[in-house]
Amino acid sequence: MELKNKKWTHDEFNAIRKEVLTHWPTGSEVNFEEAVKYHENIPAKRHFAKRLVKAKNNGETLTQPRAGVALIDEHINLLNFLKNEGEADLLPSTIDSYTRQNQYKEAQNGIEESLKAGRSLLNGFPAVNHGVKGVRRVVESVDAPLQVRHGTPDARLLGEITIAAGYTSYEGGGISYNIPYAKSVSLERTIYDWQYCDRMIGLYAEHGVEINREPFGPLTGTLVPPSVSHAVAVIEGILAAEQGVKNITLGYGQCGNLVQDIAAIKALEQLADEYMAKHGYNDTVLTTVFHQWMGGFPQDEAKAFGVISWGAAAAALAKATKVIVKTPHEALGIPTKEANAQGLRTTKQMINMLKDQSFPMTKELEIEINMIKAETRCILDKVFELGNGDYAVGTVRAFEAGVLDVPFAPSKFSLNKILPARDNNGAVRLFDVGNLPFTPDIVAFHKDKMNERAKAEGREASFQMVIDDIYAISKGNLVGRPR
Ligand SMILES: CCC[C@H]1O[C@@H](n2cnc3c(N)ncnc32)[C@H](O)[C@@H]1O
Repeated sequence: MELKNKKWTHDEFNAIRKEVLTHWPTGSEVNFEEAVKYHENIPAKRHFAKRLVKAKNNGETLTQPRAGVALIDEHINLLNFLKNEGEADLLPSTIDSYTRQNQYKEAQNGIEESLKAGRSLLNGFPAVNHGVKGVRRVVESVDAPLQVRHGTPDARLLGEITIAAGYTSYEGGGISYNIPYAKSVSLERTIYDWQYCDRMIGLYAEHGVEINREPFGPLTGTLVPPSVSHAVAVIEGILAAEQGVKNITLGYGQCGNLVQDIAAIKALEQLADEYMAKHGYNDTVLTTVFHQWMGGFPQDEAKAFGVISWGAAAAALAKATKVIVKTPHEALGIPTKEANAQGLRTTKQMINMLKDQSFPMTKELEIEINMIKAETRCILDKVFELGNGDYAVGTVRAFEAGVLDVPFAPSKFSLNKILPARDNNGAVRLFDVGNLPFTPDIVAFHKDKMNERAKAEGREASFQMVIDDIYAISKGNLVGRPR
């Protein structure tokens, strides 16, 4: 396997596809030509890419939950409940953890146990085991655009089955579904396997079927600096575009300081446009997704609604194309459909109250946008250099060198040298920049911001601040002030 950021030929792809479709018996239900025809009959209003473009043109911020249960009928009921009671604009199918680890036998057990128990004993929808026929029952019973949301390092068979079944959007990427989701799966492996997924979607595009792709923006969802997640997002966008993907949503996980979060979305849009154009991908439609707070949540449901509302407000003021919604059960586990719908309605109310307002371009906001862009450019340009002009190769070398580094990542391939912490206003800064290739003025900016907080709190900037910040929101605050 030679890793190269180069579009695969049909022969290269088909040689691997034959083997991928044998990973589970339901793979034999995939018939590409038949699937293309099936997609041609999916109406525009149930088409993810088209709905996103419409939202972007109308300046809408669409709402989307996470949701998935073991059995098909229950999953259909859940999704229709979230559409009808939750007013969700876009719907997911969150895939279960066994399927994410390609443990289809265990997923099958989970289905059988759920049937016996009369309730879902899996933490998501086991789409591979249900196969094209079973998943099509969901597609034909839910009148909304459907996206596959998961966390799968090897997502090739899952992609083949769900896209053939009529899903019109696929989340994930070779970095963003490895570093936060796996311990010892090599980046070469997952970047290569995700080139397969992107090439598959490029193949549908060649046949007139436009499937949306969404790299997973938040990464570990714990104090990830905007420039770190943006660098990964832009790289995964470029890797997808190289394989022929034409409709891409780049994502970002809320940090909590409003100016920084708005700046992050603005910077992401500008960086994505800049780098896609720079590398010749001029026919790729780009949208953004804002994830409501991905870190620890308060157990108290009223406080959880506060966190959800804050994420909704930031997404609306940032004018993100869509927002991924949390629920008041976040601190407890898989939400009930009622709790999930409440999170959606809370978010919808905030978006509706803010859609006629806009956040002014203040000096502070401008500084934040420029800082995020400067930092992200330092990282992206270093990755490109390390790869001698190849972002796939460059990414592997960048993680080895700590040029790309994701805080609190389970993967042994992330150096975990950087240390993020909040500044005195709650914006996420770097207490330790690790080996990130920042210019001296950027390093100084972060140092000054951390010292400003240290002075205000009367304590040295330290690792203790990092720990205090990790627990702050679940304890009812944003900045982890000393007790
Ligand atoms: C990045 C994913 C983490 C988030 O994904 C939510 N999540 C996971 N699985 C399900 C599910 N089956 N139904 C509703 N939400 C789900 C968690 O709560 C967490 O917020």
